[in-house]
Amino acid sequence: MKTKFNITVIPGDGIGPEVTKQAQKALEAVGDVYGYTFLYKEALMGACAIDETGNPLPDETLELCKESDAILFGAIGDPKYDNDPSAKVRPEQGLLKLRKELGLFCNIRPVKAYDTLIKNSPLKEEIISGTDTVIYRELTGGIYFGIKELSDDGKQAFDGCSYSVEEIERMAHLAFKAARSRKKKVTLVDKANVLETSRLWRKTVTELAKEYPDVELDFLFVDNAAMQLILNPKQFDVILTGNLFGDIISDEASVIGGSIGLLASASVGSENALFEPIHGSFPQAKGKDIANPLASVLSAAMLLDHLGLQDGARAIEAAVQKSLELGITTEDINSERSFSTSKVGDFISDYIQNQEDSNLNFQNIHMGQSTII
Ligand SMILES: NC(=O)c1ccc[n+]([C@@H]2O[C@H](COP(=O)([O-])OP(=O)(O)OC[C@H]3O[C@@H](n4cnc5c(N)ncnc54)[C@H](O)[C@@H]3O)[C@@H](O)[C@H]2O)c1
Ligand SMILES: CC(C)[C@H](C(=O)O)[C@@H](O)C(=O)O
Ligand SMILES: [Mg+2]
Repeated sequence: MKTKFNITVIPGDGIGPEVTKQAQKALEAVGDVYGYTFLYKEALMGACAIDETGNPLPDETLELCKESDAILFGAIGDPKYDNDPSAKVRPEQGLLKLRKELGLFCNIRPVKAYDTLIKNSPLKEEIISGTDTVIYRELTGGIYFGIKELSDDGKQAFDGCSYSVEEIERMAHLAFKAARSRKKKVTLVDKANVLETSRLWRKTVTELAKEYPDVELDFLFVDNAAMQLILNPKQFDVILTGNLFGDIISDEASVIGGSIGLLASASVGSENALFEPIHGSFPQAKGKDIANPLASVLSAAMLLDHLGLQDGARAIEAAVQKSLELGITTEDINSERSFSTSKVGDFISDYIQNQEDSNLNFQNIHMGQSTII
């Protein structure tokens, strides 16, 4: 069995480096306990890559990613580009190009309500308790990758949206297969009452569903789906949707989980795979050691699952569960009693390495009597 893995790490911008470091600490702890070796190579992407090379996705980064067993990515983005709509080179272009070049067409975003966090949620306990859904977001097509134009006088802009049957089918197969090992339901979220591309999604997915007679298929228009996610999230098992709708409803769905700082993701295709939190570079928190690292840590768990290292993945998830139970969390989870990004990362790695002892030590912390971490 393979025990050595090459991981390309792309910390990126803003809080990216801070949260990715905690995910690497978790991977190191898993390596120690279960006998795996992770060989990391760090690569530039985003605003930091533009600053250093003029290119948001340098060729070396792309090559490293292609050669590695998996990619761990933090976040990209910087206000200097967000606030300059006419910037010709943008950090986000790096991420979009990487997804496209590596063929990472399917982005998987699990959403669940953690029992220990439900009391903090702005949503009612009876509504979110027990929610366990996963968003299958198409990632390399749609309006993100259509023809873009700005008229010469700058007074008109155009973004084209296109989807092919092939792009829809490969996504739908993954969503139906996932549903088979879950609650056997796929909800296609689209805007088929208006958009031609959405009508192609409905037609194609309806046809393909015949191959999965054990899986229920239903449809929701995206505006209704946005509302249903808040009113009755338990109705969802696998949500299948296009690129833009998936982007929007997954940030919305993170409210159910308690914080966007908890939502991990995997982007997969035929060859490579990339693991990243769904959140962005949260520039306001850069360098402050306050960002929630758990989305990145849980992305590392998804990376381990992808590599077939299920023991390590479960160990990370158990450590995250414990940190939530003991309240060893950042300020987005509990502003009255919070721990720093790095302290949460220390707890996770310590718990993985030495569960019983950590349990005892951190019991004290829970009681507010110790400064062990
Ligand atoms: N995958 C990515 O790299 C990615 C994703 C989304 C946005 N972005 C980029 O990030 C930059 C900022 O975008 P934005 O402000 O719209 O989105 P964002 O996700 O960075 O932050 C939105 C809000 O979510 C919360 N948040 C995000 N991450 C958190 C964390 N780890 N812990 C605690 N709270 C967290 C904060 O309240 C923050 O104000 C932009 O440049 C954008 O393009 C990148
Ligand atoms: C940064 C941006 C291009 C990206 C997207 O829209 O896909 C982000 O919002 C995400 O969710 O990963
Ligand atoms: Mg997004």
